[in-house]
This record gives sequence, structure tokens and C-alpha cells, in this order.
Amino acid sequence: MLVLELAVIFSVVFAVWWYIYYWKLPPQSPPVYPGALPIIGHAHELFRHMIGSNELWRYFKKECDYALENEGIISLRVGPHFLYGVTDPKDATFIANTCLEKAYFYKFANDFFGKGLLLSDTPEWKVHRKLLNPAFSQTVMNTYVDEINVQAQYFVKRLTVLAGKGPINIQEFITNYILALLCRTSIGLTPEDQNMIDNDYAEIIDEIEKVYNKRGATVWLYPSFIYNRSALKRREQELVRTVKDILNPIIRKRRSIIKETYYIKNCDEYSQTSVTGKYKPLLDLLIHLADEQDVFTEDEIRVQLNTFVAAANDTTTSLLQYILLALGSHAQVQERLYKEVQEVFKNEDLDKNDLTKLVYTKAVIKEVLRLYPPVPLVARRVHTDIKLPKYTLRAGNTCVLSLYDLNRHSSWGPDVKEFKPERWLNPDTLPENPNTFAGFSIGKRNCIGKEYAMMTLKTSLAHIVRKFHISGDINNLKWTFEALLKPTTPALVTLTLRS
Ligand code: HEM
Repeated sequence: MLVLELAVIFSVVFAVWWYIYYWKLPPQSPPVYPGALPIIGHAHELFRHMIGSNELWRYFKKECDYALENEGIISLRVGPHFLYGVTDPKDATFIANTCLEKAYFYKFANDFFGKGLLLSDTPEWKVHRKLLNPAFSQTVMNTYVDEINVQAQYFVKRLTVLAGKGPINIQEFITNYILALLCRTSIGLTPEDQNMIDNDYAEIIDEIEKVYNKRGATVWLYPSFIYNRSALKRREQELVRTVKDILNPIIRKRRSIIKETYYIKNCDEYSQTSVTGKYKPLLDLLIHLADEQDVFTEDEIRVQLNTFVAAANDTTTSLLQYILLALGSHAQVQERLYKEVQEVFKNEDLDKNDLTKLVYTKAVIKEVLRLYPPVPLVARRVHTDIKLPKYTLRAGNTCVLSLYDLNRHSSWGPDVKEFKPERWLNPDTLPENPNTFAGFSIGKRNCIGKEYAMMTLKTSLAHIVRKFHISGDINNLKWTFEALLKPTTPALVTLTLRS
């Protein structure tokens, strides 16, 4: 009897303590999404939807739609921890510029991407972002235009074989093309090193992303002491080692070429592949910063390269697929785009001035990115109490900025859900707050490669549309969430040669 009484007293004291310290909402907390259970909050819902990651996306979307229709902010609870979902453009902008540190679960990818720009901690990120920005300046990008034309023409040649043969799954072709483009331009690899990357590296990046997604969807693997003993961890280590074996020789070779050419000025290879001063392609800049300013070790150069390839390849590949499908679904948009491209092309290549004339092409790319953003949300750690006009976010919690819902905010107007590239041609039809377009994220930690992505997509699209008529249906795609929003159904496109 005494034991029972003690148990009851203990439970009551525990419940009161829990309520006061953890469960009672702190003042000015954002509204809690319906369905929270005492003590565990929404954990049961999250875990239930995590079992199939497709479901997790549906759950996040429902939660963010709820925020969009209510106060623009909502919170989920996992025990004492809050996950704030934000869809209001002003609040999101403030949070994006204040909370620069990535959320806890990004750290799962630390061994592979840890000190790279995407995941690095705020103090290190601030220094590195400033140092790496010049690799994405217009001066450097202008030096890529010729190579992008070469690669785009080669890509179109490969596609020509498939024209008129019915629907094809275009993804594999686009992946190889975007990777080659990235390595030959922004990263600055020679054709020889490019071949090594073609064969193995892309597959490893793909598999390592799968490893991290699997850990993200397997709650019992969250604690490191369990994960470190798992088969998944052993596979991760194998992949990390293989990448070292591929990239280290490439980095060393490039390093010695740069050293030699430092002494033998105007050596042909160097002057063809690098621009002068601090404006260099990424790999050259990383090596320069390592050798001249002691900023990076060889391991850190490799981690930065992994980061850039992973951040650039999947996103750009996905977006190009969605653009082709969107064009296939909107015949009038495709014809208008074709007309613009015909007017701009004077010969086989586009030069940097031609690119500025592709105004409608740019509008199409932005509209697809608005409605189908490859990165639908980003998550940040709330490192200090954040006071918003209506609510306060408490330090120690996680904030999810829904880029997907910002892109569909009511300030886009009543036609927000329609595919209308024309809206980009008239600034009066765009929302007042530019951060309502969030496809490349918002705030200080937005995408460093966004101008590069726009340039490669514009050039690629112009070459493709000039040659082929495209059919497809973007509405046939079903989506899943694996850090990126990805289709679970193949992206089927039919290409017909234009006469
Ligand atoms: C259509 C193509 C692209 C899309 C939609 C896209 C989108 C994004 C988004 C949403 C973020 C923020 C991620 C976060 O906060 O978790 C980001 C960051 C980043 N992106 Fe992109 N990206 C694209 C292309 C590229 C390209 C081509 C490169 C490089 C050549 C690149 C390199 C990066 C890097 C390094 C970061 C981390 C930036 C930082 O934290 O300072 N991205 N990108």
C-alpha cells in the first residue's frame, strides 16, 4: 500500500514539475499545431510519418499549410523541444539573418561535409563565406560561358539520339551533364580529372546522401553511441575513404601545377584555366587559400569540394528536370520561350551579352523554382531568444523555414498556385518583400551558387529548346522528402527534333 501511495505522490510531483518546467507554454509562444499528446507532444506523429519518408513530407506540408493559413508560424513539440515552422516572409527574413547555425540533424553529415560551407558553424562559416564568395563573382562566371556552351552542345547531341523514341527518363542524362558542367567550370577540373569524377564520385555522393537520409529516418540511430556501432556507419566510413582516394590525387596534382606556374608565369594551362588575382575557379581558390593564407588543410579542401558538388548537382539536376516537364505541360510558355531563344541566338553559341537578353527564359526558370523548389525547407538552431512582433522563439529549439510556403505566400496574389512566368516580367506583380521568393533560401546564409545556377540553366535551356520540342506532364510527379524534394515517379519527357 505504502509503495502505491509513494508511486502516486511521485507521479503527481513529476507531472507538476514537468508541466511547470517543460510543458507549460512560455509567454508569447507561437500557437501549437493540433494533435500534441501530454509529455511526448507530436513525437508519435513525427515517428509515424517518418517510417515512410513520403509521409513525412505530407505531414510537414500539412503543418506549414496550417501556419500559412493562420499566423504564419506554428510549433510542434517533441517532449520539451519545440520545432517552429515559419511561413511569414518578414519573420522568416529576420530569423534567417539572426539564426545562422544549422539544426542538430544536419550534423549527421559531419564526417563528409562537416567543415564545408553548407554545415560549418557560424564563426568559421562567416570567414569562409567571405573568402569563397569571389569564386562566384560575375568576373569568374563570365570566363565559363564558352565551356558551358561546349558542354550544352554535347548534351544536346546525346539527347538527339533519343529524340522521336517516345518518353525517356531524362534524369540520368541530366545528372551526368550537370556534374560535368560543374567540374569543368566552377570547380575548375581538367578533362582528365573530370573522367575520374564521372566514373565513381557521383555515385558515392548519391550513396552517402542515402546513408544520411536513412539515419534521419531511423530515430534509434540518432544517438552517436548507437550509430557508431551500426553497419550504416561502417558503410559511411568506406565511402569517406573512397572519396579521399579519388580527390586527394586530383588536389595534389592541381596544387603542383599551380606551384609550377607560379614560377613559370603565363604557362598555357594555367592561363587558360585560371583567372588572375583572387578571382579563381573554386579549386584554385581553395588551394591558394590553403597555401598562401593557411586557411584550409588538404582534408578541408576535399570537404569543401564534396560540399559544393553535393549542394550544386542534385539541386540543379532536379530543377532542370522540372523545367523540362513544366514546359512539356505548358505549350504556350514553351513556344514563347522558343521564340525568344531564336531571336537571341545569332550563331551556334551564346555569349555573355546574349545571356542578359534571355529575359523570358529567366522568368520560366524562376517560376519553376517558385512552385517546385528542390530544397523545400531549411532548419536552423535558435541560439538565443528571438523576439518577433507577435511571438518569441526560445533559445535551444529548432526553427524550420518553409521555403516552399514562402513561395506560395498570399502576397503573390490570387493566382499564387498557377504557373505564370509572365509575373516575373512586371515588378508590380511581385510581392513587395523580395524574400517571399525563397528557392535559393533567404538571408545571409542563402545559396552561394545561385547566379552560377541561373547562368548554367539559362544556357542549357536555350540550347535544348532551340533543338527540341518537349512534351511531358509535371502533374504526374509524386514527391518525397529526402533533404531535397524529390520525385518518386520517373521524370518522363518526350523529345521531338524541331525542323
Ligand atoms: C537550382 C539550383 C540550386 C538550388 C535550388 C539551390 C538551393 C540552395 C539552398 C536552398 C541553400 C540553403 C540550404 C540551407 O540553408 O540548408 C543553398 C545553399 C548552398 N548552395 Fe545552393 N542551390 C542551387 C545550386 C547551387 C550551385 C550551382 C552551387 C555551387 C556551385 C551551390 C552551392 C551551395 C552552397 C555551398 C550552399 C551553402 C551556402 C552557405 O551556407 O553559405 N548551390 N542552396
